[in-house]
Amino acid sequence: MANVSPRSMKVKVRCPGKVILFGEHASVYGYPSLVTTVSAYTQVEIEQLIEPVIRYEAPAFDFKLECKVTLFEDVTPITDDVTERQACEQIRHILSQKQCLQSVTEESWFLLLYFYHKIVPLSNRFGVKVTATTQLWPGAGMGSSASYCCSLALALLTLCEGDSSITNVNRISYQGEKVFHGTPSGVDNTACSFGGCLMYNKTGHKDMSPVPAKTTPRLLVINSRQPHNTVDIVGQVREQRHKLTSTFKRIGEITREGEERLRAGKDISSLITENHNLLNKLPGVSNTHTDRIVEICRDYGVPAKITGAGGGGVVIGIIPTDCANLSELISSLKTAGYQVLTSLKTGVRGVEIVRDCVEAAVSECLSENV
Ligand SMILES: Nc1ncnc2c1ncn2[C@@H]1O[C@H](COP(=O)(O)OP(=O)(O)OP(=O)(O)O)[C@@H](O)[C@H]1O
Ligand SMILES: C[C@@](O)(CCO)CC(=O)[O-]
Repeated sequence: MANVSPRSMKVKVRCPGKVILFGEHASVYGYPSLVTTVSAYTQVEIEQLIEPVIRYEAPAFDFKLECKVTLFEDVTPITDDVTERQACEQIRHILSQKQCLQSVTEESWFLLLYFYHKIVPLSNRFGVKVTATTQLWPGAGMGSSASYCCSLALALLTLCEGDSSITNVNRISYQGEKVFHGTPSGVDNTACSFGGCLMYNKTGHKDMSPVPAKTTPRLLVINSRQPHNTVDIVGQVREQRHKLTSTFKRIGEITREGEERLRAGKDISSLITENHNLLNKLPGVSNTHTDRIVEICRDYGVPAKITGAGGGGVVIGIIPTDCANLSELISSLKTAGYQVLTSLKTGVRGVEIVRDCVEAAVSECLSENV
């Protein structure tokens, strides 16, 4: 990955979202999950400013915020886990005093300030203008927060010549995901960082391995339009985790079987259905909307499951190769009030620089579109 001098001014990064094919929730307790990136992107553009301010625009969330870089003058420099926690508390305190941290979307503002403080060297606190846009439905299970964390981390690291390796971007993004999700397994940031289709196991010896699927399933992605709160749902499941051991275990087995089938180019339909039925046993994960979507899909012979935390959010359907009445299915889903995406590519590359403004670095940074 090419680096760019701090005088260079502008970096644009994009990062795909993800859908979990198998294994959500069980992944929090050390079981594997099988995840793929999808071709809907978050884009973050960071421009260096002469003015010593951090200016933030997120049109998707309809807000603009600004503060002076001197805001951080008394914040502890981050050198380890302890100072990381201290610095986060101090930034939160400063923002709460200034009444800047009022709503859930302003967590994005906190995250920007936290990453700025973590990544930009104390000796070179330049001003920045950050613009974040997204094609992903936020709070829907498509990894919008992870994709935002990865984009921001890569853009800031690139602008100030930090370690912009994907491993480091992933590590930093995981810290960011903790801001949004409390105790995430790390599957979302790992998928968004490395891209492709992969098996993830947070306690595994090797926590991530690419799955070169022989035939990647064709996905229908349906938004129930019921935004969920990942932290709440993971919390509800956690409260009852002791009663759910056998469910998690079976989800883990299905995930491994799903991996084998994908590698061999075999059909995963029955496993998708079984995984959904198991997710239905977890508290708060299904609701009338997700149930209805799965039912409509099944009426048309399309196996479907909740993906991500559930409690609303998105459902994925696996479109069979011989699906004759796909357009009727899409109409039924839309008539029932849901949004549908049919042409997302899966297994696309992870976070990457789209374009930057430094001539010398352009040839190294430009990436072909997926
Ligand atoms: N492009 C963006 N610009 C600013 N903030 C963003 C952007 N994308 C995501 N976010 C932040 O991420 C939050 C969404 O995170 P949330 O965990 O609710 O959803 P998700 O990541 O889509 O869900 P899941 O983890 O189940 O996939 C938003 O509230 C916002 O703070
Ligand atoms: C619900 C969950 O399993 C997936 C969120 O995309 C939580 C996690 O693994 O961190």
